[in-house]
Amino acid sequence: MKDEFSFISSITPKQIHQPSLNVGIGDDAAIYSGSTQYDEVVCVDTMVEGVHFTKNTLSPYQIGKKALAVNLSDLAAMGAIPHYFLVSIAISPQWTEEELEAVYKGMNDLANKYQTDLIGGDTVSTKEGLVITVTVIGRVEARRRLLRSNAQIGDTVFLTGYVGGSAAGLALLLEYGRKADFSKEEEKLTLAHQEPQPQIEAGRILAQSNFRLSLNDVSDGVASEANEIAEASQVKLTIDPDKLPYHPFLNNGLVSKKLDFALYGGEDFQLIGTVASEHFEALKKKCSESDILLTSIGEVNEGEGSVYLKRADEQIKLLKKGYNHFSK
Ligand SMILES: Nc1ncnc2c1ncn2[C@@H]1O[C@H](COP(=O)(O)OP(=O)(O)OP(=O)(O)O)[C@@H](O)[C@H]1O
Ligand SMILES: Cc1ncc(C[n+]2csc(CCOP(=O)(O)O)c2C)c(N)n1
Ligand SMILES: [Mg+2]
Ligand SMILES: [Mg+2]
Ligand SMILES: [Mg+2]
Repeated sequence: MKDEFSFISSITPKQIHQPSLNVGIGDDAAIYSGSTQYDEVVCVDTMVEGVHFTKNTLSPYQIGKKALAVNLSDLAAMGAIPHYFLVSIAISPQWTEEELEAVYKGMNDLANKYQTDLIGGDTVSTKEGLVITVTVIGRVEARRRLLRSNAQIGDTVFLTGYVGGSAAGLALLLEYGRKADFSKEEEKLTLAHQEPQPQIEAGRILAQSNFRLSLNDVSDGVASEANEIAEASQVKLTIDPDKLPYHPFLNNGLVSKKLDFALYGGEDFQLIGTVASEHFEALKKKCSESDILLTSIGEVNEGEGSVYLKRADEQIKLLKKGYNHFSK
């Protein structure tokens, strides 16, 4: 890295998508205009080398793409439309300018897909590793909130897309490395881990449905995210393991682990939520019109913030045990 200022000018976008932006990169802070018809939505997530990725699990391009994707996923879980993002990056000497260019290319490709503009950030040095923190800003129709605390007794619990693929892909990447000669099926799993698709479109369909919905994105695993909804809503969620939409390529040696991958693996970045049972089919139909799979995986019952897995003759309490940074 030559110097911080030429780095900043090299990553400054040449084109801006959002007309509400008044001041982008180049001053002390960015300025954009809000709107009275919308609520502003903002969140931040960090990815750390050695914790969220290694040079062996993600390419530089995928690191950038995923750092933005995981944040867009949180906006999706609020039903929001993304508009802007800011990037704080701590760079160590092990990272070349070429690799950092690829990191920003990954972010930009995803940002362009959603017409989302890079409007600021920070660049610092660190002794070891790469740390990327992305802040995203979006908006959702005023008072249209898809909160974790919105679940009610009688609701159906649902998931978008497939789960378990990312954890299976990570297991393959940790064992063989990203340059290994994977089969086509294994590649689908490694890609589920490396390039998760934020469910922005699904979030928008849910937000525009006008149904009362609770919603959360699957970063730490279905068990953990279901527990967050149960706790926030003070209800009991019962999940049927036979209904979980497993990633279609969880075959062969991975079959025995698929429940563990789905419940505790995390990083699928699908949406888990609840809606009144009588509205589930309408919601599923709306999603399928946009090729989005919505699967009923359980129900909401009376209880105090817990999740149970339904077995033939018993119910097993599902602990909030997905990925946890401070307990191994
Ligand atoms: N260090 C912190 N300071 C202030 N608020 C925080 C901090 N860490 C998390 N939060 C807040 O706690 C809540 C839960 O954060 P959390 O990071 O668990 O959610 P998430 O982004 O959906 O999950 P994940 O980080 O696994 O993707 C959010 O409102 C978040 O803004
Ligand atoms: C090299 C490597 N080892 C382990 C993992 C697994 N992992 C790390 S963070 C996380 C949960 C989401 O993080 P957060 O809660 O910070 O959003 C998971 C499942 C990985 N991705 N890469
Ligand atoms: Mg977070
Ligand atoms: Mg989240
Ligand atoms: Mg998150």
